[in-house]
Amino acid sequence: MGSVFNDAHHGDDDFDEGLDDGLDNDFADGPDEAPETDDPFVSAAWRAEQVRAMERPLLERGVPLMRMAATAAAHVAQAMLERQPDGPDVADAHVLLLAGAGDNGGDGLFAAAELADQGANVVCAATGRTLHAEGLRALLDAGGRVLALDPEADIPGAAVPDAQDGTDETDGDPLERVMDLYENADLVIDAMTGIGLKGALRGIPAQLAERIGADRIDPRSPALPVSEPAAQYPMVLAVDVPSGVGVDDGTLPGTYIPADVTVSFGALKPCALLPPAAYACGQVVLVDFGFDTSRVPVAVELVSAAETRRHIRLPRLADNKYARGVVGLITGSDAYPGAAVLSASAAARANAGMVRYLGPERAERMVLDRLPEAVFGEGRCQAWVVGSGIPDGDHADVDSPQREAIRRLLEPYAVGEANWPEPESLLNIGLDDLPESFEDLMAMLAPTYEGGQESLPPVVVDAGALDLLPERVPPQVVITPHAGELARLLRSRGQAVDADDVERDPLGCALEAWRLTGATVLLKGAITVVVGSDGPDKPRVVVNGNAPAWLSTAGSGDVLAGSLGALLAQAAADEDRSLTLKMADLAAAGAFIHGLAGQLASGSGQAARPPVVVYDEDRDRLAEAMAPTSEKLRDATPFAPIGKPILAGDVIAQLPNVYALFASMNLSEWN
Ligand SMILES: NC(=O)C1=CN([C@@H]2O[C@H](COP(=O)(O)OP(=O)(O)OC[C@H]3O[C@@H](n4cnc5c(N)ncnc54)[C@H](O)[C@@H]3O)[C@@H](O)[C@H]2O)[C@@H](O)CC1
Ligand SMILES: Nc1ncnc2c1ncn2[C@@H]1O[C@H](COP(=O)(O)OP(=O)(O)O)[C@@H](O)[C@H]1O
Ligand SMILES: [K+]
Repeated sequence: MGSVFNDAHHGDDDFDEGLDDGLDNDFADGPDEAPETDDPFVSAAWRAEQVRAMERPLLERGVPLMRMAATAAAHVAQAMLERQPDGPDVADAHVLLLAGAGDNGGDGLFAAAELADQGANVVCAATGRTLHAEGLRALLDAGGRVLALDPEADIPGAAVPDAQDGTDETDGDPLERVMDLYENADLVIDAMTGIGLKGALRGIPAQLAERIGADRIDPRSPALPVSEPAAQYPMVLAVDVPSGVGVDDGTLPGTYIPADVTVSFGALKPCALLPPAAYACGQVVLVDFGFDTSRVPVAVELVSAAETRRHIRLPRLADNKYARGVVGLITGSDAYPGAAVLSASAAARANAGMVRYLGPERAERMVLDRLPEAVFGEGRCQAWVVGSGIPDGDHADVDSPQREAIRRLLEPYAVGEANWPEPESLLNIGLDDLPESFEDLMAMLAPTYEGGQESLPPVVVDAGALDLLPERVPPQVVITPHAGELARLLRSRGQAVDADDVERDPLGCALEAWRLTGATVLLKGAITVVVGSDGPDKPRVVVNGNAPAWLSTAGSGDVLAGSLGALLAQAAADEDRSLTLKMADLAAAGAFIHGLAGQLASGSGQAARPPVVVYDEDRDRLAEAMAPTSEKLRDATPFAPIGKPILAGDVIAQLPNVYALFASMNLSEWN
């Protein structure tokens, strides 16, 4: 099975095959119609305290979770060694275990004991004053050695740094000894801290992470598909979570050890899905303990193919172009007319019935040249896209008619403001040099507003329109900032944040923007974070991670805005559906479609959050599931696994293929 995108659902084989077909541009044969499981297990994450609550009933029933976790970790370690073309057999492998005093260390000790039982040379560096007693005994019995790093440690059977008994491990500075072991190891098992981490790493774990972690991070290294054989030893296997990452919020509060593979127990934690911590997790292998997740609200969700498909509207027998959804765009400007072409073309190719464009004459002409189907006149729109390619208030000399039109368009969305405009007032924009099309715009807005605020169509507020957002808006307003734009928006609401702060804590900042504005927030990045409303004062957090790094190219954001507008128009075209509580999922589905188009365009198997692998007790199946992307895609595309550079227009060209893939899946389920 070769998945080219981040569909995390196990049991989606048919769909994956459909996508492989997509790389060959062969949509002739739809996949077999098999019922699709829509199991949230691999696409949902729960916070540490929620995981503990789900573990409790199993532990009370005496289920040996730690032993199950350790066996899984040992199997994953073996698979990592085996996939190295010239790697050592387990029996010849040098394994360095970094073990903390908690149960995370316990998992690591039992796992390392299983490897030592098979002959591996295992040294455990104990970072705390104690070790899990039974785990320690198991490792010592299996022939592993233990080096205590803390001078105050009380660990029976361990070499202690100040003992001066002449054993190799105790000569010199213990941290240097660990670094020597590190440099000669084939595999490091990081079991210093798991879900019990409090704040940033301190003490010996912090020092170790600083030495080892710093050595392993190179932001200049290319974005490769997952699990290609490691260029250099040692590989790192993180137990449950990489030590040092913010388990619940996805931040990197201090030093940490990035992993090649993270073996995660029972359920994903938010750090596996949220940037920037998710980048430190590498390939994630999830071990199913059979938790009852049904009564525990999901903290963070990864948008899936199955979820995205739910928001797509297939043409119906009695459709006309209006019924399929009309997208209105106020995008592009004299300064950036190309953004008009990109956003309008993306909307037109993403399953909308029609596109209405409003902008300066030059941009209008360019849109018409490239998109003769676009219309410029009066009429109703089921969704709007505003701001892409329009200079913001700091960069526009005078408020342009376009900005004025956007301001007027957004005015009725202002929550709790007394100045709910009379429809007629919308017609009086008060600018002498207003192009004809803007008068048309005002005329076409008027009928939309008759049903009150709830009936307002969804609107994507992008780029230069972000500073025109009313103070508070309803959830059908989606804002699509990148980190710099979100920082600016938050600053305008009195928060002292810059772009770096947003990149350090994307979830926290997106939540703050959601709280302050009420808008559905889509924060763009390699992993895109969406926060929307899940009921009064209740956020819903959904992320997308299928985008290949090739997608960061000029105009890519304009394509996202346009195609998201088309998705919203499709959803809004079904008038019986209220979109308020669906906006986070819709926005994330828009990001998924954009990312998948980027994958098809670039032919890349790389993704910011690669698919989660479900642990399989069967060793062969586990090895197959963990196999390098290049192997999985070998026959799918000549470009795999890395892909090729793309332009925004290439992404647009793939949007119809993305829709074709969704449309061809499990046809019986469309009824
Ligand atoms: N509870 C369970 O039933 C299961 C737990 N499992 C494992 O147990 C782990 C949780 O175990 P624990 O609750 O013992 O917690 P951890 O082992 O994750 O963390 C506690 C240890 O980390 C140290 N620590 C905490 N904050 C630190 C900081 N800021 N700087 C340096 N050291 C710090 C503590 O001193 C302690 O030694 C999970 O992540 C998982 O690996 C698994 O065995 C599966 C079953
Ligand atoms: N490293 C990356 N990997 C994958 N996708 C990315 C990466 N960086 C940015 N993106 C995506 O590319 C798009 C860039 O949008 P934006 O910043 O608005 O660019 P532009 O203004 O040039 O259109 C967003 O959809 C974002 O999620
Ligand atoms: K760990």
